[in-house]
Amino acid sequence: MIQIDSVTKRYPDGTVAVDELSLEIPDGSITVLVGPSGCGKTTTLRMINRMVELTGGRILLDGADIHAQPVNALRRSMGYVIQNAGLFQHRTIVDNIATVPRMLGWDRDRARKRARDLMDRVGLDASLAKRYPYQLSGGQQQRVGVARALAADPPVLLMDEPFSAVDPIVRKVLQAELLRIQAELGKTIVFVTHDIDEAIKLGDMVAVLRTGGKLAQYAPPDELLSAPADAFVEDFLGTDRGIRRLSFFTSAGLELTTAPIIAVDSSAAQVAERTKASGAPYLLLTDTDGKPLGWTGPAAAAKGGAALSVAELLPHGRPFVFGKESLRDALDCAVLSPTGWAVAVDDGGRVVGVTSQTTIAEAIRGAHAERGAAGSPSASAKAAAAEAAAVDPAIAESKAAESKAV
Ligand SMILES: Nc1ncnc2c1ncn2[C@@H]1O[C@H](COP(=O)(O)OP(=O)(O)OP(=O)(O)O)[C@@H](O)[C@H]1O
Repeated sequence: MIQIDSVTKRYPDGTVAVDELSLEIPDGSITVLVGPSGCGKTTTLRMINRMVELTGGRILLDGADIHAQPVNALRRSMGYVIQNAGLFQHRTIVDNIATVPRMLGWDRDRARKRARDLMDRVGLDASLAKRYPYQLSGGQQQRVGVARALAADPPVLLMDEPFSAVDPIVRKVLQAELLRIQAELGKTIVFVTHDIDEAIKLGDMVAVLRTGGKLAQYAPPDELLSAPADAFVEDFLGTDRGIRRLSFFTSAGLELTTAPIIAVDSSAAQVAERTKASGAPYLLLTDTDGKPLGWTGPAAAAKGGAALSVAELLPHGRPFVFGKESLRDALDCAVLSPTGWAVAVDDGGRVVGVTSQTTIAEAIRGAHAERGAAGSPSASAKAAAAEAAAVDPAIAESKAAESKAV
């Protein structure tokens, strides 16, 4: 556990970047520091690995003051990932990742093998190993940054806006990858972002800071959305708070019906019988494998449902994976469906049932009640070099070589 205990940072010019901040960062989870620009997120993160020295309070790592060990040893126990990855431009990808193991005295082959294993783990194709950073996309470079930070298997990972410089689609992919890697590795991750959606998606715990480096709220995302501590947090969370909170409610308990579902090879009699028995406005047609094709729509309904024409089907929209995706996903599917009904599928994409907006609304009410009511619970090149240098002597060396080359 990392304990931040009444920590203050007053810079020499008098700026109080962090003011009496106390946080307990649990092991094996992702804690996100979020807040408006200048609220002290980066300063807080850098005080943990002593790139910035605190001026008041103390930080404990597993009960011991971070000043109790040499700063280099402390930093080796903490991977550090920054925006734009901060890679060594003159080193290949595999050697970028192998940097820290090499510094720890591993021989080249072992360090490179570790680097290649990590490339696989962060989703980088082995064919990229011999390339240089400039030959990679921004998203790939960020993956290298994560792999490099993981190379010496540190228990702690500090991540400062690691995905801010990539486009929204790549960013989503990288977020999902981080969650996947974290599920495998269980690191203690402290993640800085100014994006509240990213905080809610990634954080097991979220610390919202306000300008002046004061803690506004520290809570799991679900609680943050359901019970913001004050108007500042509420405002920072933005609109759609209620809808966004539904992401934390599973669809597993949602009532489904199979009555309106019919396979494409059904007889006219079966279709007529289903049309009568079903509570839905139309029938959902599936292929012979049980995958959705579309809703029969008004034309078929007018003919008593006896005519099944695939060409006339209404789109079924995006189905949701029953029990895996949330009530928010289910509601989204229903709202986007031309029939107002959402289609639930299993992992293989086969239909397991359909459900109406009304049923989803009932499930939402039930979920709220269960939880105790609805209301409860770029920096310049110089600065980048200085930052990199502070992390690790190898980075200092590489950056110095680069500036000479320039
Ligand atoms: N070396 C420094 N000297 C003086 N003031 C500083 C220094 N570094 C940061 N600050 C100030 O400390 C405050 C907090 O800065 P910090 O970079 O920690 O904020 P942040 O929340 O990470 O911001 P952003 O989201 O914009 O990166 C700001 O007012 C900033 O101007």
